[in-house]
Amino acid sequence: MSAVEVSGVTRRFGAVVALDDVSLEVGHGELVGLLGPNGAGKSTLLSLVSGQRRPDTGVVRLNGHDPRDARSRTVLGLTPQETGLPATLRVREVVDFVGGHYPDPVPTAELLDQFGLVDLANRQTGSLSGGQKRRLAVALSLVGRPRVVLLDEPTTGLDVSGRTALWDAIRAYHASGGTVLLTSHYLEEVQALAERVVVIDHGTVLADDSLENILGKVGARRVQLTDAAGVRQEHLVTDSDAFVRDLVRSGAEFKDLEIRGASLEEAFGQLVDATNEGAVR
Ligand SMILES: Nc1ncnc2c1ncn2[C@@H]1O[C@H](COP(=O)(O)OP(=O)(O)OP(=O)(O)O)[C@@H](O)[C@H]1O
Repeated sequence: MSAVEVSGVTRRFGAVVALDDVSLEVGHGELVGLLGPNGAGKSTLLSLVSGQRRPDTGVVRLNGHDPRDARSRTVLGLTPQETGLPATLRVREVVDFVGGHYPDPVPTAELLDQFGLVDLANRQTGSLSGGQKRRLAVALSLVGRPRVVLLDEPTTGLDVSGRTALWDAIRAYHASGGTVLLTSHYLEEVQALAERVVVIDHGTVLADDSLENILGKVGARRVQLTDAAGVRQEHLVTDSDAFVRDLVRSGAEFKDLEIRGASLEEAFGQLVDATNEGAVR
């Protein structure tokens, strides 16, 4: 039994197909990065796994149970993209309050320390900066010692040190056996944390592979040439030497050959937009 199972799931909002026949399994103790551009369907997927929404078709399971059933969610921690914190409560009070809902919460002092919030313990949450609120929101997802945590863009709005501290806390949770499914726009973030990467766009899973293999794809080279018809072509390939050898062997006419390393953004964009089958190989 997997920690998260999504099988043949489709979810529409009116005419928009947010998820289109998506299947995904996350094993216990895995740390999986869900990577995709705005509107790809990442948050929708998390909302199904956390039982906030129901799929139109397909099946979603959390530790083998329907996440719509509240009992199955006692093992779940969640940081949505936006968290409303009670503005007049102090940081310590919010952690105490949320922890009070769980049988064995992480002691408040320990959690605040882990997230670099000790100096802010007596501050009303309404006075926190955006980045400080974000850190508190992620801390709250872990207070109940969940077995599975869903983090929707956990480090958006954080500065470099805040981001690093949060990554450390997520790694520590994972090292203790926790399962993490996190979304991000940032290749860098997924690279820093995840063992496995699921690339999603337009509600469809484009790639689901180890970080190593995904990085192999984004380590692509860009090859440009003008073909016999005078059309400028562009290919992203992992082995430009082999590509050129094949090209020459094929006898196809070409000119103005150019090869250069693709940036991560370019290569990832290509993976996401890949209308051109086999463009990344
Ligand atoms: N409640 C809703 N009503 C109508 N459309 C929605 C709703 N929620 C999501 N959508 C649409 O579904 C698609 C997927 O949205 P979703 O929020 O899952 O994407 P995302 O990958 O999380 O994007 P982002 O990175 O911008 O947060 C988008 O086209 C979005 O506009």
